[in-house]
Amino acid sequence: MKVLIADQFSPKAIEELKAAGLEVIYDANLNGDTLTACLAEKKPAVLVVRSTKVQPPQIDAGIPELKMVVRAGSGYDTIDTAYAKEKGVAVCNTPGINATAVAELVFAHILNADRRISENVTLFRQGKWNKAAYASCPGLKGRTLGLVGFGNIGLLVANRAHAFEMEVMAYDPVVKAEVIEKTGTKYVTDLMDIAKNCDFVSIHVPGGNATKGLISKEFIAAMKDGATLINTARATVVDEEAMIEKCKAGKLFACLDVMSNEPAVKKGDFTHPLSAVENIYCTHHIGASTLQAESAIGDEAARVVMTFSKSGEILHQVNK
Ligand SMILES: NC(=O)c1ccc[n+]([C@@H]2O[C@H](COP(=O)([O-])OP(=O)(O)OC[C@H]3O[C@@H](n4cnc5c(N)ncnc54)[C@H](O)[C@@H]3O)[C@@H](O)[C@H]2O)c1
Ligand SMILES: O=C(O)[C@H](O)COP(=O)(O)O
Repeated sequence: MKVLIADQFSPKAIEELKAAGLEVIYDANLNGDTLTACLAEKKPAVLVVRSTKVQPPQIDAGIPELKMVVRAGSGYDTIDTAYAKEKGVAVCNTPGINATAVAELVFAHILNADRRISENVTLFRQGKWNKAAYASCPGLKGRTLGLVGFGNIGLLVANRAHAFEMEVMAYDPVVKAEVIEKTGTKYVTDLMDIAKNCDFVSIHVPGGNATKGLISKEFIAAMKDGATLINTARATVVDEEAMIEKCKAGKLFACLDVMSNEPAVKKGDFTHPLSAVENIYCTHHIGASTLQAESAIGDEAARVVMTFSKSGEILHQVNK
């Protein structure tokens, strides 16, 4: 069976796939038209991707040989799952496997926002010393973190926040109140309670139409002055314009691992409007990018592919 891997992927997992007798084609730089051309030429049975988009042109180029797309990660809003289903292509992900890496990044952002570490470092590099300017950072103990979404990542962020002795509240209409409360987290049924009461708000819902604009203009307006919004989920969840305006007014800090018009290049120069806004701190969509997560994701994605190749069983299908 032929497997095309079109994104950066664990070398160990590639070896596992080869050892299982699969023909592996690995090109981490495929994207858009180059991915379409490669699918048309190689005709793999399985395509493995990370955030690389898989849309009708790619699916059409792969069928009828293409039977499965494995999203080596959690969010699959970059894949046209409905179209894939229509064409008989299963889409699978690796749920929960990169959650620890994302929860750790959330805390890197929270600590950075509270203690202004990146500004400190930049000034120091410029030969500027300003201890006084950073004397009044509030600290985390006793402050309130609101979680929008309490799935795999939300839970791990809550656990870490409790270790920092923060108050935590969560909004997730699917997860039962007792599951949330058992972790020492306050369960709220009104999303606006998160906006009004939290010093930090961290978003952990999937992307896609169902959550588009969930963190609305009204939500952002209701947030406390000086609060911090952390988005490691998807840009579509947040009203970006309202967020930028409040940041520009000096009333909000935004820590973003995801943004609209994420640079299309896999590596290289880019221009992005958010890079000019002072109170916005962006990372390069690195939530899942630890060696630990990449290795675990590789193992799980390889398990999905090998199970399919051995028995035809489809694990973690998201477009049944
Ligand atoms: N930055 C990164 O590198 C990175 C890495 C992993 C995941 N992610 C993103 O984070 C998202 C969440 O990941 P996860 O592993 O925790 O997913 P998950 O499926 O385990 O949890 C998502 C939770 O969101 C809840 N939810 C859905 N709609 C909601 C709504 N309208 N309001 C409140 N809660 C809602 C669900 O009930 C579920 O509990 C992914 O879908 C992905 O988009 C980003
Ligand atoms: O949903 C996910 O798993 C993340 O957004 C990670 O994306 P990546 O695999 O491109 O790093």
